[in-house]
Amino acid sequence: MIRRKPIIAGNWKMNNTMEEAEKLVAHLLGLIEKRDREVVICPSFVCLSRTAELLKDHDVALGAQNMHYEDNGAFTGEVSPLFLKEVGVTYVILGHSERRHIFGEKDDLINKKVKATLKHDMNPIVCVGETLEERESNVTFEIIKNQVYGSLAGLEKEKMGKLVIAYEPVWAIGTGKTATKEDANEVIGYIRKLLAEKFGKEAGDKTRILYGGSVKPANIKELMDMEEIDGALVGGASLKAVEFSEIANYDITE
Ligand SMILES: O=C[C@H](O)COP(=O)(O)O
Repeated sequence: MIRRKPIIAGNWKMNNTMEEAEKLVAHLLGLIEKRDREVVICPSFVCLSRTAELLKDHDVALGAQNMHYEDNGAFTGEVSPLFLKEVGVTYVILGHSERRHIFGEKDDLINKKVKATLKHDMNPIVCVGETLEERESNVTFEIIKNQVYGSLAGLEKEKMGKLVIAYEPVWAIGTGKTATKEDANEVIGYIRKLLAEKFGKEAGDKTRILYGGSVKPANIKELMDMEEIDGALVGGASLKAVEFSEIANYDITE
């Protein structure tokens, strides 16, 4: 079995004022125990700078929830990779289903953002996942293939080491419905196969692929015990220090 360093990432989405963020981070830092995995928190853009100060000297990485692909220019309301680098961001969530479905982001746009993230030496967390309608129509694998190949088109093999993928079935996000561990493992295994076909065996073997969708302290361990699953992208449960720390501190089965 190939061991990849697990990642537990918390996506706060559009939650937490500065004051709430400060309290949450302070509480969380006192609870995180394990050092054999990466823990990432992704606050709003507004809270990044303050969160970076609080995380200084702690083993928790800072992530952003989106990014523009240009360094600067007339892009009102957008955030440049340079701004993120400057405050210490090392992970950037891209193509989250809420960006795809609420804000209309398509794979070609996500692809530009992925390339910009890598150009600036940050780790993209590229999200893919099917809707309930797509799953029920038995087109999950086709959808995943299009999203993976579309959002990763033209990536240089040498940069694949920084890539992280998150498989998030849209129907499992914020609904309390988790994909079964077997289903999640199967789709993630399929993503690994796609990576190997396109970018070589090493990319398939080494890329960390996370599961996201109603991850909780009660289901993290069974998900992490699956061979293909390398971590979790956590939404709702990342807003509570105790819950998120219990997820981040899950026990690894040797
Ligand atoms: O980015 C996180 C995912 O959308 C999962 O959210 P959730 O844990 O609230 O289902």
